[in-house]
Formats: sequence, structure tokens, C-alpha cells
Amino acid sequence: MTNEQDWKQEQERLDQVTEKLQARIEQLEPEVAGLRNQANDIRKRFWEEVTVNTGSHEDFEETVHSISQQEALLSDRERSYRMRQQQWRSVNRLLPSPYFGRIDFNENGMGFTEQIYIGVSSFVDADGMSFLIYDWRTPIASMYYDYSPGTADYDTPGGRITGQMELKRQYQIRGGKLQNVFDTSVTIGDELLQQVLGKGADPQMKSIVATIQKEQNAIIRNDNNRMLIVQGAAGSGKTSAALQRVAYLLYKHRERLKADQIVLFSPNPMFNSYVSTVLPELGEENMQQTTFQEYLVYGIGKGMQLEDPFDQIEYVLNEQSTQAYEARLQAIAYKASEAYLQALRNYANWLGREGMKFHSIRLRDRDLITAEQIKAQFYNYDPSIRLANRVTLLQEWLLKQLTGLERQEQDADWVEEEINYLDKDQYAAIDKELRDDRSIFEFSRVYEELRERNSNKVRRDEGDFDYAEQEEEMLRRMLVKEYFAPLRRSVKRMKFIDVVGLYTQLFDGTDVYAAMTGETEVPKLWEAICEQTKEKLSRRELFYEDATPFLYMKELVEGNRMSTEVRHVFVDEGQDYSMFQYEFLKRLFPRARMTVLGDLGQAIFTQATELYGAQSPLIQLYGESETSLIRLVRSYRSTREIVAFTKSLLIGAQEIIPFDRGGEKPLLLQVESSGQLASRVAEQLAALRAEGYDSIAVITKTAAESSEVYELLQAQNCPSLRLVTKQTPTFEKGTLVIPAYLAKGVEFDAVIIYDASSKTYYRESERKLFYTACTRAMHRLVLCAAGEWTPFLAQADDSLYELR
Ligand SMILES: Nc1ncnc2c1ncn2[C@@H]1O[C@H](COP(=O)(O)OP(=O)(O)OP(=O)(O)O)[C@@H](O)[C@H]1O
Repeated sequence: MTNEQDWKQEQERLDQVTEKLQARIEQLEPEVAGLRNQANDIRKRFWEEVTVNTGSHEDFEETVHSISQQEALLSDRERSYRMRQQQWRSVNRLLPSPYFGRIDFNENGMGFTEQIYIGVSSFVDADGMSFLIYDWRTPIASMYYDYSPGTADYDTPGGRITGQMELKRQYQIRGGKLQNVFDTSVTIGDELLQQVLGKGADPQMKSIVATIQKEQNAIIRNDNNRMLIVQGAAGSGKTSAALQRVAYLLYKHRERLKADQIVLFSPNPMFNSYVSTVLPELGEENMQQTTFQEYLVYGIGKGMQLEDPFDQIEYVLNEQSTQAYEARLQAIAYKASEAYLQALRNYANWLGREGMKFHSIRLRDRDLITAEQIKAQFYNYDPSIRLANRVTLLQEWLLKQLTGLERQEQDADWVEEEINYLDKDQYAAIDKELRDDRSIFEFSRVYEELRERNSNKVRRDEGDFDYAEQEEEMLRRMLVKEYFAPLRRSVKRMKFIDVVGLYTQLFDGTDVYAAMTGETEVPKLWEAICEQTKEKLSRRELFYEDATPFLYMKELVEGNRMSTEVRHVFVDEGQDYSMFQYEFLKRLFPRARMTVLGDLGQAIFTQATELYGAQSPLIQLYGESETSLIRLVRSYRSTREIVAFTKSLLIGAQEIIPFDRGGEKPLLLQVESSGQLASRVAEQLAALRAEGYDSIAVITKTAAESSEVYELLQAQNCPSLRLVTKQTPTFEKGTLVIPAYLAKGVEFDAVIIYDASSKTYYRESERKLFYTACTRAMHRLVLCAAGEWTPFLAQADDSLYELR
């Protein structure tokens, strides 16, 4: 806290800045309105101002010139309008809270101290020179996040600047009024951060610019390498840092980077709405957001039915331990492994020599070009040409063949028959097209005439030029063309490759697999895996674990698609992606840098990838020299008590450090039978609501359990209860009943684990799911259990919770 004198000065400065902001708004408003009207006017009267005359060549040129002049004028006004509007918005955004921080910096050799006020965007005084507010993303503002008072420096394009930071101050300003001023010394913003973190959960994530921590700042501003990997504990601010990083990149590269050149892969569609307000709050447009599943569905196409990751996890959590279940688990792990990735690469090499599978091209129930002919042609190409390039050659060859065959086919008997049997409507349609093409007849007639006159031939009788014959030929041509059009289309779409067959043949048994891929180390239950996979494929369905490898193999054969526009790819919950998926992203976005954020402690899927440490295969994706690794160990979401408890659930999570915010210990409630659970949980819900918590999650293990619990709690008359399923589009405040895997990435004031008994959570593989569920709690955590506690609580010292 500062003294009275300081406070007064700060309030005075705030008043001055507010006045200047208001003055700027008043100045900009008519300018914005004026430019908007001008642009609208130009748009409305566009054609009045243009002289359109196409009589002669000169007139035509004149017209083109006049249109482009008018266009240039319009786009100039629109550009000015957009710029002014942006300024107007930015000043308006500043008005209620112009800045949140200040540093006083004395640059070495300059001999004076500059006061640098920091806000969500820059604001320059009317002289155009003095910065009244610096954007938090400017190089100089980085000192605010990186240093306490004392020696400090920052990097500029011209080199490093060093000096003394004499003061560091933080503000809370609301509605133009100074509410709090903190002078910070050792660490930035503990007091402010305390206040921010003590607040309630929101159905939408907030920006953290006022309290970004040094290690988070390193993530936000890291702009050196192709790959940035962040391993961070639950609640350490990975997603927050990622979003501020997007804002930073958009600012730093504003001349050449647009929001739609950045893609964020989110864990589920609901998450999109959760994070969607952060960037607009910072005055930036949202980046593109998608899920990997959306990409898979798009890449594989409509022909196959894809399981989604949530159905996969439901299977893993629900099924009993049968042999089929064990086989599926082994398959999930193996099909995400690097060994399988390598096997598929080897398989593609093998296919370069033998074993390709094609579909015959068929017309009216007969083969036009047989699969054998296609295969023979394919293996005729020089084997040194890459597989995908040979496929392109084959595609060209097929299209050429089709042209020849189409011509031949016109004389076939079936064509004559079809013409005879054309019904009235079909005939009328064709006749119309013919009439439209009549000009061609006219042209050929005139041409014929001229040719004859020139060669001094006697002009033939009109009857010599046989229209009837021409018409019949045209009909044949059109009819055959109609039959051939879908064939061409499917060749262009590479449908002549039997991709399903190619993937299926991988599962013809251990020996065949080894011969094709060179892989001899397969999971124990490989034969059962083969059966399961083939059975599923025979229904034109794909397990989730097969979807990415399937698409990977498809693209190895057909050549991969690319998106060269995208410059930055962000992967949140990065531990849940397999190496296949990373390989994909790398190939799909060849010109993009990648930021992967995740936490191995929350790896709820079997195909998890380690992000950090020597074993991380992710480092190999772009190579060590192109990769930066950052680790976040401080957790901001939950109270000290909740973090101490949740970290005891994980093995080897000692290094997680809670931010120093106190609260109540987690509460463990045990009842005797599951019949009593609902009423105890309902009691807890009522108590938490009475304490003022209005974002509460009752977290269950599976979707089925969620629906059941939802019914039970409704029967207990719990108010404003909402069931969340994978189809739920957005998060809303209130009491949610939600399966753990859908609560990923989000947070709640209070969390109730519905049944933390050993009947529900017992497999070791469910430990991280359980941990993820508990770490969603910000202020309160309650665990209920009917009967024995889950074994995951075994390491939790009884001083870490309260038992009732
Ligand atoms: N520097 C900060 N200042 C204020 N709040 C912060 C800061 N860092 C993180 N938080 C808050 O901590 C909470 C957790 O942040 P976030 O969701 O980004 O963490 P995460 O690492 O992505 O978590 P998880 O892996 O558990 O999903 C959020 O409420 C966020 O606003």
C-alpha cells in the first residue's frame, strides 16, 4: 500500500489520463461516423460514379479504369474507417481501467527516470510522442513481468537495454476510480494475484495480463524456435499463457500475422466457448479453434464411421476385464506408439514394391479397367519414384484411359438402347442442352460452307450435312459423358485406391505383418487385436486409435494435404495426443511454429505422449536445436490445501508448488451404501451454495454415471442442475453434473467427487483421471464414497483432509 501523497498523485494522473481518453473518444467519434458514411455512400453510389461504356475498345478501357479508381477510393475509405474504428475501440476499452501497472526505469547512461504505465493497449498523448500508456506487449513492458525493483533489462530489436527499475506498482482501477495501489518489491503482484485468485470461477476464462508471472511471460514471449513445449502442473496457467501468447504474437507481428493464421487445437468443442472471450477482451480477434477429431472426420471423409475419443475412453472405463478388453487396451497403446508409426512407414516402402490394392473402375456392372490392370500399370513406374508421386502418375494415366474409353463407349450397343429408352423428361433435358449447343452446329455449318467454297468444290446439298446424325452422335456423347463423369470424379478423389483394404491387410496375422512392416515386436494379444480391427473395418468403422494411423497411411500413399497459410499451431492438453497426431500436424502445417502445452499428470488417454524430459519423443519432431522446453510448477487455480491433497494422489508430483492462498482442507465423506450418496451430495450442494459458491461441479467417472447421478439429484430437488454431455455446446454457471474427462481444462469454485470409492476408481490407469477431476476445484473440494475409499488416497496423509 502506498502513502496518501502517492495515492493523491496517482488519482490526479488517472483523472488526467481519463480526460485525455475521453477527449480522444470525442474526437474519434465523428471521424469514425464520417468515414463510415463516406464508405457507405461510395458503396451505394458506386455505379453512378462510374462511366460504363463498352462501345469501343477505348470506351471499354475507360470503363475498367473508372471502376478501379472507384474501387481504390472505396477501399481507402474503408481502410481509414477500420483504423479509426480500431483506435476508437481501443480507447474505449482503456477508459474504465486505463492501466494496471507502472515501472519507473532509469536507463543506464540516460540520466533520468521514465514512468512507464502499462495497460491492455498503448495510448499516446496528442503530441504523438509521449506514451501515456504502454501496451503490455511492448518490449519495455516485459520488465514489469520479469523483474522486481533493482537492475533490470529488456531486449529490443536494436539490442539489450539495461538500467535500474526504481519502482514497481500495481493498480486496481474500476470505472475510472482508483481502488487499490500496491508497491511490489520481491515478487510481482502477490497481493493483486491473491485478490484475483480468490474470486469465483467464471463460465469463461479471463485474461491475466495484469498478473502474468515471470515463467509465464517466458512462454508468452518465446519467439525463437519452431517448437515450444510447456509441461505445467494442473492450474499452472498453461491455457492462460497460451492465449496471452496468441495476443502477443498478433501484436508483435501485426504487419504480417492475422488471427486466422493461428490454429488452436482444443480438447473438446465446449472448451472453445470457455476460452473464446479472452482475446476479444484484449482487443484481438480469436484464432481458429478446432478439435483433432474434426480434422480426422474431414480427412477420412464420409465413407467411414469414426469413433470419437470420448467413446473410446468410455469403453476403457466401463468394460470388464475380459480378453477382448485387454486386447483393446494393448491395441490402443500400440497403435499410438512410435513403433507403429515406424511400421506404417516401412509398410509404405513395402507397398512401393508390392501389395498395393486397387478398386477396379466399373461401368454398368462390368470392369472398365480392372484392379489388376491398375496394379500392373502402377508397378510399371520407376520404383525410385516416391510412392505418392507414382500414385499421381497413375491417376493421370487413369484419366487418360477414361478419355479413350469414353470415346469407344459411344458406339456400344447399350448406348443406343439407353437412347431409345430415354423417358420424356430425360429427353427434354438433353434436348434443351442440345438446343443450347445449337450454336456449335451453326458454326460447323458455316465452317463447312467456307471450306468448300475455298476449295472450289460444288456446294453440297443441305441434306449432306446430316443434322439427325449429328444429333444422335451428340446424344450418345452426352449420355456416355454422364456415365463417365462420376468415374472421373472418383479418380480425382483417389477412390481407385483401396485404402480400407490396405489398412485391413496389416491385420492378416503376425507373420504377414512382420513381412510387410519389418516389425516383429507386436503386443501379446496381436491375433485378437487383428480380429477386432478387421471386424470393425468390415463395417466401415474405425476405432479412435485407428483413425489417425489410418489417415497417416492414406496420406503416405496418396500424398498429404497441407495448409501453408497457417503460421502458428497451439495444442492444448498436448499429453493426450499421440506421436502420429504430432507427425500429422507437422506435415499439415509445414510453415507453422508449434506450441504444445500439457501435463503428463493429467494424461487420461492411453495414448499419452510425454512432453518433457529426455524421453519426450516430441523433441525429435523438429529436433533439439529447434525446440524450447519450459516447465511450470506453480499452481494458481486451487488453494494451498487442495494442491497439497491433490499432489499426494499422483506418484512423483513432489515438485508442484501451490500459490500461497489458503482455504479449507478437502472434505472426505463416507457413507455406507450407494443409496445414501445422493442425499449426502445434495446436502453438500446446498451448503456450498449457501456459502456463496455458484459454480459447482459434481464430477463422475463416466457419462453413464453422470446421467444416473443427475436423475438421483433431481429426485433430491437440487435446484438449477445441469447435465453435461459431449454434445453440450457451452459451459454455463450453476451446478453441473459432468464426467471427469469433459471437465478437462476448466475449473469450478467447488468440486464434489460423487463416488470416490474403490468400487468406482480402482484401476491404476484411472489414477490420473481421478487427479484431473480433483484438480478442477478452486476453493473447495469434497469427496464422497459409498464404502471403501479408492486406493489412490493411500498416500494422502490424514493431515491433508478432514474426514467426516
Ligand atoms: N498469472 C496469473 N494471474 C492470474 N491468474 C492466473 C495466472 N495464472 C493462472 N491463473 C489462473 O489459474 C487458473 C488456471 O489457469 P489455466 O486454466 O490456464 O491453467 P492450466 O495449466 O491450463 O490448467 P489445467 O492443466 O489444469 O487445465 C485460471 O483461473 C487462471 O486464470
